[in-house]
Amino acid sequence: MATAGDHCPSQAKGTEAICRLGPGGQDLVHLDARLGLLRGLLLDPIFNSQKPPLYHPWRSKVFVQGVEDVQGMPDCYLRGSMASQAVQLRQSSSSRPPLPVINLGRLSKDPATRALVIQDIARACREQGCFQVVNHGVSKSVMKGALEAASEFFELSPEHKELFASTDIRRPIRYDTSSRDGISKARSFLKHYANPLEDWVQYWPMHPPSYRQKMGEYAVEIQRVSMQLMDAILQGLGLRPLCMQEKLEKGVQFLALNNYPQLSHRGDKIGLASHSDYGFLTILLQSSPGLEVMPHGDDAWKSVPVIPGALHVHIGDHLEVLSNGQFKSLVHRAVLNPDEARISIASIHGLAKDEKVCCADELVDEENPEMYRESSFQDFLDFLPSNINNYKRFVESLKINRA
Ligand SMILES: O=C(O)CCC(=O)C(=O)O
Ligand SMILES: [Fe+2]
Repeated sequence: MATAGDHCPSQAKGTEAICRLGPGGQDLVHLDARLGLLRGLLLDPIFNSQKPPLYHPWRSKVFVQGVEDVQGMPDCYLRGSMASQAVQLRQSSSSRPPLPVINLGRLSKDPATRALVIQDIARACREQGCFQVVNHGVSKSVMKGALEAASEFFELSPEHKELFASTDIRRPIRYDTSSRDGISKARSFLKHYANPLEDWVQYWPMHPPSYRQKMGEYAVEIQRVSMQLMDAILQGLGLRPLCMQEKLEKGVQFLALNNYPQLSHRGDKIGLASHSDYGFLTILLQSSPGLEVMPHGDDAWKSVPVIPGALHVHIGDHLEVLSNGQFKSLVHRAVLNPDEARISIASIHGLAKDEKVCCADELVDEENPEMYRESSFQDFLDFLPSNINNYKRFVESLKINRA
């Protein structure tokens, strides 16, 4: 709805745009600067684009003063380049906010900035169960290398891939094409451990020849990001910083490389059905759109956009347990892309195999009794066979029934 000015942005889907003058006659643009909103704002009015709004980070930057990275700003004031008007974008009451994008580089700034980022992460975890991170320090070439290595592996002849074929979930590396897990509909996958790299890399494919190097670089970088995120998340929960650092350093990193065919006219659109992941966190890289999430309190699937250079992060079952239900694990799925075959790399992070995860003592009291039984990754592996004909989320099996 326009209240002032005559160059209001066309409305991004599900958002309401309000134009008004900034204080003191200054042209201010107040943005609830989440990505979806930037799309609607920065291109249409400024570039007078006739095309549907697209996201161009470099273009956004041109019009933002004093803001290094627009994507990561949860809420900011920007100087507008449009004459005598300012724009405020607000969510319409009918739609949920877009998925948050967090600038992780700001974690290593001054303590006040760090505290704000921790707050943003905690809010994203509590309200949506997921967010994307930018400025995380993993280079685009490392991310591209990992996707290439995965894609070259899946392009190998069946003999090469079948060297790793197994239905035994205890194997350190496993390739499979058909659904035995209750959720795979149309995917082939390669799954293997990655942390510490020196223990696991010997099991990884020798073909393509660059696989170990490219995937190894990616895995190490993602493990580093997971440590940073867990540190922030634990602080966001009010737990002692670094309280689990050693356990997390020795923790499981499980890489799932997923390969989905292009959506065909006759086929089903689901590649991987609705589920949640077992660990604390999943960090996911996708070659093209296809990941869909069901943010908390929502009953509709939301597509996770591919933002160049960003990584998607979501909460797993064991973080729901650790937080005693303050952060809920995210239900998600993968749909087939109508334009191309798709690759995703999910890196799942948790504690070592036999290490038990329970509700943090600090988060349990009379008003908030313990809601989950303790369990380990090993317990999750033991639980999996029961899923073959009837998928059930691990976290559901851990809930303490107080009725
Ligand atoms: O392919 C995707 O985007 C989702 C993959 C996933 O959820 C998983 O591997 O657990
Ligand atoms: Fe998943």
